[in-house]
Order: sequence, then C-alpha cells, then structure tokens
Amino acid sequence: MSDQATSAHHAVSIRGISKTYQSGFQALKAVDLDIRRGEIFALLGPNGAGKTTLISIICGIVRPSGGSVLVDGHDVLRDYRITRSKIGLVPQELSTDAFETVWASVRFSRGLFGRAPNDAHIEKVLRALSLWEKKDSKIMTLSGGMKRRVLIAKALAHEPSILFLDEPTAGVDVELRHDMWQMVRQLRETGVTVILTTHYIEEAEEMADRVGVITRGELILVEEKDVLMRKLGKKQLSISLQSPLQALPDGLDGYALELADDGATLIYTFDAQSEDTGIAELLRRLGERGIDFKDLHTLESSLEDIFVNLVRSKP
Ligand SMILES: Nc1ncnc2c1ncn2[C@@H]1O[C@H](COP(=O)(O)OP(=O)(O)OP(=O)(O)O)[C@@H](O)[C@H]1O
Repeated sequence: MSDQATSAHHAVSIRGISKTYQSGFQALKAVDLDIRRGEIFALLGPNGAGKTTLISIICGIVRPSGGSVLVDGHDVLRDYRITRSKIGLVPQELSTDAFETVWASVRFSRGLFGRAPNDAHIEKVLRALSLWEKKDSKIMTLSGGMKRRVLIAKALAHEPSILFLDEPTAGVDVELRHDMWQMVRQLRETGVTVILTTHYIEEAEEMADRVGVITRGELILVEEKDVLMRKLGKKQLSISLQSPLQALPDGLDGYALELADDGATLIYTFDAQSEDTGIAELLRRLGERGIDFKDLHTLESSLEDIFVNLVRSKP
C-alpha cells in the first residue's frame, strides 16, 4: 500500500510537521503521528510543550512551517473546507453567545459549516449532554459545567468525525469530570475519534486508548496506554516490618531498597517485566537476618509517575 493510501486509513496523519513562530521560536520539530479512527488519543505534555500549536495546525488554524497533515485522507491546507467540516473543536472557554439560548447557539454552529439544518440531530446532542432541559435558557444563566457542555454540543452540531478537546475538564469539579469522561466514552462508541490534551494525567489514565507525550516541541513517545504502563511502570513491594530498622540491612546491596515510615517499612522496587522479580530471594535473605515482617503488598506506578520520569529524563 502506498503511503498516501495508508494515511487515508487514519483519522489524522501527520508527517514532519514543524512550526517556527515569527518570533523565531521553534514550537514543533518534525512531528510524525497517526491517529487511528475511533480511538481516544491523549496528548500529554508540560506547559509550553507545543500541544495547542499541534492541534491548531491539524485544525488548519495555524500554518505549519513544514510538513503535511491529512484529515480523513484530505490535506488540511489544500482542502481546508473539507477537513475543517470533519473536525469538532472544543475550546477551553466560551467567549461569545452569552445572550443566546442554548438551542439557538448550538443550531447556529451547525450552520457555520454549511450543513442543512437537522433539528433531530441537535436534539440528540443536547439530550446526550443532559442539556435538553436547558435548551431555552440563555447561556449566561448556566453554571460553569453546563457552559462546558454547551461548548461540546456546539462542536458536535455539524456531526464531525473527529473531536478535539483542549483541556476538557480544567477547573471543573470531580463529579462533572466523571460525567464528561463517561460522555467521551459514549462518543467513541458512536465512532467519533477523540483527541484530547490534558494536564490531568488521571484523565489520560482513565480514558485514553493511546498516549502521546510531547515536550519541547518533540513527540518523544506514542504508545498504547496499557503497554506503556506495563513497559515503563515499576512495581514496588512494600514490606511492613515487625520492628523498625535504623538502617538498611547489610548484605543486601544489590537490591533497590529504601526505608520508609521511620524505618518501619522496607520498599523494594523491581521490574515487573522481568522473569525473576527477586522477591523470593529477598524475603529469604531478610529471614536469614532475623528481620520479620507483618505485612506485604505491591504498589504499581501510575501514568503520572511514568510521565514525570519521561519528561525529566529528557535532556
Ligand atoms: N503566536 C505565537 N508566537 C510566538 N510563540 C508562540 C505563539 N504561540 C505559542 N508560542 C510558543 O510556543 C510554545 C508552545 O506553545 P503551545 O501553546 O503550543 O504549548 P502547550 O503545550 O499547548 O502549552 P499549555 O499546556 O501551557 O497550554 C510556547 O513556548 C509558546 O510560548
């Protein structure tokens, strides 16, 4: 299959995208990335890493300095109208429409893309987002969480196949955050591809099928979330001791051990992937030294630990 044909199978196909702003600042360096149809892809990165720049280029809002982006097989620069109509973009804030009703505002968004009115679709979107009861309310009278939902409804009004969520749950309460996660999963079930940027790693851990990590304009990693957590995740064994230790026992130099809880807990970090975790041998050696324990449990690292390590280890 030609490169072009393979690319057409992806929702988004990015090749060699770079961006140098007029100030001379290079925000992106030769990014390659394919987003699969129907997946939830989370783009993680520290402040200023280039996430918004990348999304803006995919949406055709920012012009790249080099490289190409295909959306559903169409080039975003050459076929802007087609590609833009396939994309729903949920910005972080609602800046206009305060005096409009929910219904009018969402309906208007559909018209912007030149699509024929379809009130049944607008109703479906509003119901799915629990906004139906509020359809005749002016946007300015809604709570912050409801306004967020209106933003999503507006982005879905023209039936896009790809939805971008820029920090979807920044500043919303826990309950709404969980509702939004639920909603995004439901969207995926209808075949929509979802790309989100987030600072809440918990969000990526909870929802994403794949994760991309961007730092200083470079995409340093793209991986299935589960594989990433298995591959880079470390496991720890926490050993609660019968009597606290003052120092690490002699003769256990080869082990990644630390003392915690004022010496009452011994923590052993091991590679969950390796065949021999070394646990049996460690426990035997502790026994030989008369170190008794009352409890054992294992801890796994979170996506957050993995992310912090990745971004830190990048020179
Ligand atoms: N119009 C611009 N002109 C010059 N530099 C810019 C412009 N827009 C963004 N930048 C710079 O490019 C870099 C990447 O910015 P971008 O907004 O893409 O980062 P981000 O990963 O989305 O960050 P955040 O998580 O803080 O939103 C930053 O250093 C930013 O200052």
